[in-house]
Amino acid sequence: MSAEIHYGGGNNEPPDQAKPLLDDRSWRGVATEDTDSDDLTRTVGVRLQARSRKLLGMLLRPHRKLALVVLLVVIVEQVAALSGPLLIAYAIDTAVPALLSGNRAPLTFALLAYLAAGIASAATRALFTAISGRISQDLLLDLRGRVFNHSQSLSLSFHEKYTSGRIISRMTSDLDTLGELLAQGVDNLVSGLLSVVVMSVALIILDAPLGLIALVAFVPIFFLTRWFQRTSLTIYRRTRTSIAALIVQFAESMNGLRAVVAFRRESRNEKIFRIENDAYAKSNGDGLIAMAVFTPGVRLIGNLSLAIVMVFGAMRVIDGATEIGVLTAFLLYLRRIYDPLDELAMFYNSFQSASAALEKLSGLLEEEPQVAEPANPVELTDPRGLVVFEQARFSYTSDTEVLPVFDLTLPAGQTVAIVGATGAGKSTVAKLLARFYDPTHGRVMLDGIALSELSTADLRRGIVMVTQESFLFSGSVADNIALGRPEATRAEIENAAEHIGAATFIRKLPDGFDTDVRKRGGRLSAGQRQLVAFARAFLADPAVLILDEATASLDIPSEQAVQAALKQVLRGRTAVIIAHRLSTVSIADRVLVMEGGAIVEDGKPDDLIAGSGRFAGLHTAWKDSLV
Ligand SMILES: Nc1ncnc2c1ncn2[C@@H]1O[C@H](COP(=O)(O)OP(=O)(O)OP(=O)(O)O)[C@@H](O)[C@H]1O
Repeated sequence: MSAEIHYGGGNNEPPDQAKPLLDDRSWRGVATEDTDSDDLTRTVGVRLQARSRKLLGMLLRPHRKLALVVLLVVIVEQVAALSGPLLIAYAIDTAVPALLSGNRAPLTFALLAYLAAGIASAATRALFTAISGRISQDLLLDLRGRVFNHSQSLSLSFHEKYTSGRIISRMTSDLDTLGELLAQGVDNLVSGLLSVVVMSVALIILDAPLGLIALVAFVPIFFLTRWFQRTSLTIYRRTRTSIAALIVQFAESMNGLRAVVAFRRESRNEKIFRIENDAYAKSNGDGLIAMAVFTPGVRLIGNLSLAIVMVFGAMRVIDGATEIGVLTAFLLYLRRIYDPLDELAMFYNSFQSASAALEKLSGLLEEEPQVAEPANPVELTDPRGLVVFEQARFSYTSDTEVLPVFDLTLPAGQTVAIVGATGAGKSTVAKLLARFYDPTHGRVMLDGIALSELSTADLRRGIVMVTQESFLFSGSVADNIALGRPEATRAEIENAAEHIGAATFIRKLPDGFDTDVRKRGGRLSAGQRQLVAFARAFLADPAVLILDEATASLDIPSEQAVQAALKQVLRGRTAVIIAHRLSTVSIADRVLVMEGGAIVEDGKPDDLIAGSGRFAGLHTAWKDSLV
């Protein structure tokens, strides 16, 4: 889905003179998300809106036919509803006088027609609600799926900056806002607009001069709407940004709850949350104030026009220019015009709010993965595990290079431990090898093929990384092991656990392999989680395994169990271990000592220990610490 949205650049409009547009990157994707609406150039504002419309159009496209049916249903409904006053005018001016002269037929016709119109109006309303509800739910379902899939496909570097809180805000609050527009707003728009148009025509037909007087009211309404449009979009953009900031703050506090409790950060978090909460409440309040001016304003203009029409209408009846039945119908219509005007105001309000949400959603969907799957991948069916870093360079941000020219060859089957001070670049090497990131220059290759040329499936089959956190997904222990190879049989899953030495503790859990890891009793210790992660990697059976060893020290029995499991999982494959514990190094064929993004020592563990280099120093210090 990643490449589905390519919004055209549309470089026709000249950029603003005051704030020149630097290039596409200055507004594309999520770049303007935190920019205050007042700081957006007009050109950028227009482009953001065009992008939102494009997304909405794309979402609506599959529902075109049903949308046409809805339109037709609404037209029938409106005609049925609006025929009421006309029939009353007919009854007063024609049918009642006819009845007085003994002819019942016109009144019977008027009554039956009124009844038929009432039934048609109710039936079409029911149809409208059902169909439009269906369209809006399908559309939201589609959009929710797109946002989820697209967010998953985006690179880690994007998520590190964007944070999960913002994605949650897009998925919940922004989608809800759009949902409100679709549920209520479209109904308000279609019926409101049609009523206003049909009634305006009816007013002109009934009495043209009076109709024109009534329609003059639309001029001030137009200006009021323009004001509301400008003000509310700015406010709603701010609302979207502040709700995202609020959710980010909330998600961060909850994710880091242990650290919050450990460091007594509650009051500081409370303060930050209060500031975000106040900002959100303020922008919501501003939105309400704008609505409080707009909606009653429209109503007031409508009421004033009704009073004026009543005066002129009465004068015309006195002059004999119009009939009392026509004036009654006229006033009935005019009174009814307020409701649709109100509806239009409501629509406009939710439209503006949803536009701001759509701007953010379309921005997220416009982001492209930086680590993308190649269009024509090179096939690698049976990887052996030869790893080569060729002149690889890498930096997370533009200012500092973490790996300045990195060359490394790991023959297939070798177990390599990388050691070095914190920040030396060990995890960065591991992440490049797992293709969490692409090097900025040079290549990282598996069996002579650059990782960027492999399909995701081949890459994940060839190289697996076990990260520090040993994350468990909700589900059973067996499900969590099966993640390594989803098509694995139950016997294979249990066999993997057996090999790793995890089966004994798993069988002791309340439901054995079927124990839910998120439920009470199924909670695993750090060491147990690591064993499950190893079983997962063993089942995946990759040619290259990367282990970012957990820094948390395990208790001695766990440590021994983990070390034994480690030996099992490493057998017969290329392995790269980011070793935080020197005890791990003993099982390696080769040790790399890193410093400042470069390898400063490279050799067999025993040779390095026997020497007088950095590793020998580290090893002596470690040995001494054990005594
Ligand atoms: N996501 C990131 N964004 C920006 N800079 C980063 C990021 N991750 C790491 N760095 C920087 O890159 C450098 C190398 O980090 P790396 O995580 O590779 O070190 P390490 O040797 O694995 O350290 P440790 O033993 O503490 O895990 C550090 O200076 C760090 O500040």
